[in-house]
Amino acid sequence: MTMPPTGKPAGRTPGRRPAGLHRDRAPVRHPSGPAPGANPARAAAMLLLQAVLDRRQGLEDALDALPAREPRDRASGHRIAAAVLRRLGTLDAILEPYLKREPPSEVREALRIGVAELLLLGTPPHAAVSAAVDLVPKPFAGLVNAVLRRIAQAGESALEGIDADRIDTPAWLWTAWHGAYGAEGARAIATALRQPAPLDLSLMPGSPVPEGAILLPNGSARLPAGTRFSDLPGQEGFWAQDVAATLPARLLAVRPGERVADLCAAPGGKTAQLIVAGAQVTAVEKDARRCERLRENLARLGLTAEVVLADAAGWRPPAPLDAVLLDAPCTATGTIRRHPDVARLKRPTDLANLVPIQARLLAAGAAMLRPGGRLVYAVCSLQPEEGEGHLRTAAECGLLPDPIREEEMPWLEEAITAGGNLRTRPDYWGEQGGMDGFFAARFIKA
Ligand SMILES: C[S@@+](CC[C@H](N)C(=O)[O-])C[C@H]1O[C@@H](n2cnc3c(N)ncnc32)[C@H](O)[C@@H]1O
Repeated sequence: MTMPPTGKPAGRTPGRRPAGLHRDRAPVRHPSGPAPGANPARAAAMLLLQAVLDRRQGLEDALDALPAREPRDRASGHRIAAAVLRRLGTLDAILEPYLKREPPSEVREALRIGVAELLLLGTPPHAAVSAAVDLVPKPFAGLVNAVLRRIAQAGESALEGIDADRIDTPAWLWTAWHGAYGAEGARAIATALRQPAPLDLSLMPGSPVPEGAILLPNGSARLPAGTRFSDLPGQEGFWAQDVAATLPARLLAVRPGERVADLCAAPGGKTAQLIVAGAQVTAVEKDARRCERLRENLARLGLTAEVVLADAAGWRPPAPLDAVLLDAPCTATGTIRRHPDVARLKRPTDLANLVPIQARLLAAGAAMLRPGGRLVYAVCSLQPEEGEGHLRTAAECGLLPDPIREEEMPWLEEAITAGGNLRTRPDYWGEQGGMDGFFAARFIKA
């Protein structure tokens, strides 16, 4: 099995291997998933981890594909898998001294789950160890039991000396963030990404703030991390949208009656904002399944837009538009708090493949505008190639910069760059629970 990158070099030097805990023998044949009779939540966590790390499937897709089980077990399995993905480097560094050879996938995942439960999730040691043992086939039960008991004995001291910022961040992202945000910035981002994200809601006009939520300066309602959208009553009154994700549509400042295209629109958070602001919106989305979700979301909120299933790079409106919002497909590295699988799945080749797609979409967006029309380009990425890197492309498409002014967002001045673009980071508003990393730039068509 190929292990995902752990960022080992800058982490802790592996300690001495404790005697007697490994067996130097070839792995036996065994079933590849959780053992029959395993605890259903832990079994779900293992299946999710195998889907992401072995088959490179997205965590949300893997969750959709899980065999039927109680919603509580699914949620708990998701929470455990997300914790493992967030702290994969740390968990592997703790396990490394105990493993002489690479164990089979399900044993590796059972060990990771066990250590996460012991050291990160506060599960009582006895329950964490026995649940992990139950996940593996009999021949591996002794190994898992012995390793986890040792780690349980060490307790939190097992985490000492581990540079979690570094070791839980894939090496290519660490290097890129150092280059873009400096050593301190890269560390602040990595620290913020280890925290699960709160649930932010954008409210329909006149809708009450849901119980237990705090109101953020931009008007979003924030509920604590771990809150499930599906559990909330009154869903016709709000939609889930990170506070940073609300900013690009806000920057477009559409006026009632303006004709606006929302390119790359599903699941529709920004479409909803534009409609609520009074624009006549055409939402363009190329994925049929996501397009359906967008329609469902708008219907739930009682909002209307023209929804077009098309590749936005080729689609053109019947007449030039007043404004375009382009929320381009990207590596999504700004959303790792919410989607910890992104850190394990995305690679530099994805970045290289996405940059030309973003440039094509930007040129298409520019071509849709009337002279004097506005365009906001946005990505939920922390990689400068996907953000600042496109300013030149924009100029080549006849788009003039329309710098963002601090008074437009006096409550988030730190996110407005010297050049008048928006750059949010997961460590901003850290004390209130942070935000996704976004880049946005605003232009006027010449
Ligand atoms: C970052 S998400 C958009 C989020 C959305 N704007 C919102 O606020 O809810 C990117 C979306 O772009 C869609 N997409 C990617 N390439 C596209 C293209 N060439 N044309 C249209 N949609 C595209 C993807 O299917 C995905 O739904």
